[in-house]
Amino acid sequence: MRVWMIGCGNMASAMLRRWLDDDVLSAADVDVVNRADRALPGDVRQARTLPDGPAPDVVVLGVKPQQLDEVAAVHRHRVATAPLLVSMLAGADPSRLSAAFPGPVAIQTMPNLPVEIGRGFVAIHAPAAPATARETVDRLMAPLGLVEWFEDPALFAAAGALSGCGPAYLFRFVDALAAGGRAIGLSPEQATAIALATVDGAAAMVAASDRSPRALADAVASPGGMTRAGLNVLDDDNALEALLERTLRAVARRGAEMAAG
Ligand SMILES: NC(=O)C1=CN([C@@H]2O[C@H](COP(=O)(O)OP(=O)(O)OC[C@H]3O[C@@H](n4cnc5c(N)ncnc54)[C@H](OP(=O)(O)O)[C@@H]3O)[C@@H](O)[C@H]2O)C=CC1
Ligand SMILES: O=C(O)[C@@H]1CCC=N1
Repeated sequence: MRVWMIGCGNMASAMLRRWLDDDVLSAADVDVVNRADRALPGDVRQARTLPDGPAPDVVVLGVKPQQLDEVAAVHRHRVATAPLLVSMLAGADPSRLSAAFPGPVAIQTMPNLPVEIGRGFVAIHAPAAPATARETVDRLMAPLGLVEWFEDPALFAAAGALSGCGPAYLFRFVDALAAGGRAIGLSPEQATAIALATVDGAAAMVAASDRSPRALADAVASPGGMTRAGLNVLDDDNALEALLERTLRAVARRGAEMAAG
């Protein structure tokens, strides 16, 4: 499969790294257009313009949403003969993508950073995509982690809000847990290492368990013990749930604003 990538920053290079690691692509199959040279996985070719020659099987769009029109103005003619445009731009739905890049079948995706290690979640929305396009996209996305197609744009937006932004909240949770550890006397190094090991083990356990996260929390909390004293703080006024509900509502609101253009 040959791929052009327009914009290859944090998110697109995480995908690229996994594609190369999994051999779904080889470096020779990929051409990246970036504004300036940067360190890229597999030392793939990069330039300021798309290469000469026939269009590839897939064009991957990895610029910021606000750069869509500017990038389309420069590249739409070369991209027009490609069969597939796979975008990761938050808020850019297939009709907006097709207006910017007429020609290819437009696929809206919302990946997340853990795709880099094959443990991501990729939400996909492209209700009008024909079966052949879906097969190519599935082949490309399979090594990235869990992949789910959403026909309903509202569900796609909600899933993308949770999965696309979620890693940031988990990273911050690790930080906050470590800060709590420092507050009760651990060194910064100890606190970070222990917080990380605790989150890593707990996440792997809940993923492997047939018990719910809530039941597992109760299994940690011996009656009248230390954990319950802490849970009482997190549960006071439903504090943790309320905080994350507010967080995801803010994400969804911003997503809707971005989708409105
Ligand atoms: N980060 C994440 O976890 C997620 C991001 N996304 C989406 O991914 C997209 C990229 O986000 P992210 O990777 O975080 O951002 P980055 O800024 O890291 O990546 C954007 C890349 O596009 C390049 N670029 C900018 N303008 C042009 C241009 N005119 N021509 C070619 N390349 C250009 C940038 O170059 P330069 O560095 O020179 O500006 C940069 O390498 C966004 O649309 C975002 O919505 C989706 C899901 C998750
Ligand atoms: O913050 C953003 O807008 C992008 C989309 C999801 C994660 N990063």
